Amino acid sequence: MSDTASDDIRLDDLGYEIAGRPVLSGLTLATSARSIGVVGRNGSGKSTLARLMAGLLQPTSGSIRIHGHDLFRDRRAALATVGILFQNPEHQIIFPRVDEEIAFGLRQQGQGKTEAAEGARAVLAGFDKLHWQDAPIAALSQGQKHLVCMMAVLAMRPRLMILDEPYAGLDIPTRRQLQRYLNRAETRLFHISHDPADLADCDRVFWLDQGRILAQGAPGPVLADFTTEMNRLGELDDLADLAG
Ligand SMILES: Nc1ncnc2c1ncn2[C@@H]1O[C@H](COP(=O)(O)OP(=O)(O)OP(=O)(O)O)[C@@H](O)[C@H]1O
Repeated sequence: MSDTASDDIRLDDLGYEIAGRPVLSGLTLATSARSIGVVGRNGSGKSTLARLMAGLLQPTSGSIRIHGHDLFRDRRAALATVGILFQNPEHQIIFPRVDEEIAFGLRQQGQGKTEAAEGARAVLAGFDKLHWQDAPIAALSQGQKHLVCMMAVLAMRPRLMILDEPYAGLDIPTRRQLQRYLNRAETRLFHISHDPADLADCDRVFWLDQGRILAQGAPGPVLADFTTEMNRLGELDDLADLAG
């Protein structure tokens, strides 16, 4: 499918304030890249941006259009357009059993009980995990819980998958397996991380710093500059200051 204006992710002078304090300011970008990375240090506004992109927060200024939709105002379009994976699967999982968790999103999209149950089984089979269907989620490892969340989101066939540091705390083989599953999925990726290694394969990378885009471009040069700057900051003591 060729890119058109409605395929884009468009942020136009996006701003977000909490209690009068700007968390994101003047973010403008338009891209049709398949995999987009956002790198930034702790507190730079990455998770806030992820929630705005998913339509979970309303911008306090400017606008966001994902595939032509304002997802905060149009929740139906949001359910059809974006999925989000959080750092902690416990914040995402609602049901005790794997198949119930995966079927839930399909029910949200309007599918009947039987159809959603069949959809959940199809996704599990596609991941070669049909034997997980009755498994209690509490008995799964952290990496396995991440995979349940990923399957639940991919079952809904989102056009854009937002990844908010989903690999933090996972070992290298688990990260690589999850990454492989995602690369296989037919969905655009918007991957947020403080770790440049997670974003090296992205088509385009944005560096977020104190709520603003500091640099953007191909991952090689942007991530190299980011790493140099993070190492320089590591030599200083900027943890000493308290905000406010
Ligand atoms: N609910 C809130 N109330 C007050 N301040 C908040 C709230 N949510 C976020 N912030 C502030 O907004 C800024 C950006 O936070 P955000 O979580 O988006 O950053 P981040 O880049 O995802 O950080 P991290 O990498 O540490 O998760 C931080 O200074 C944070 O303290």
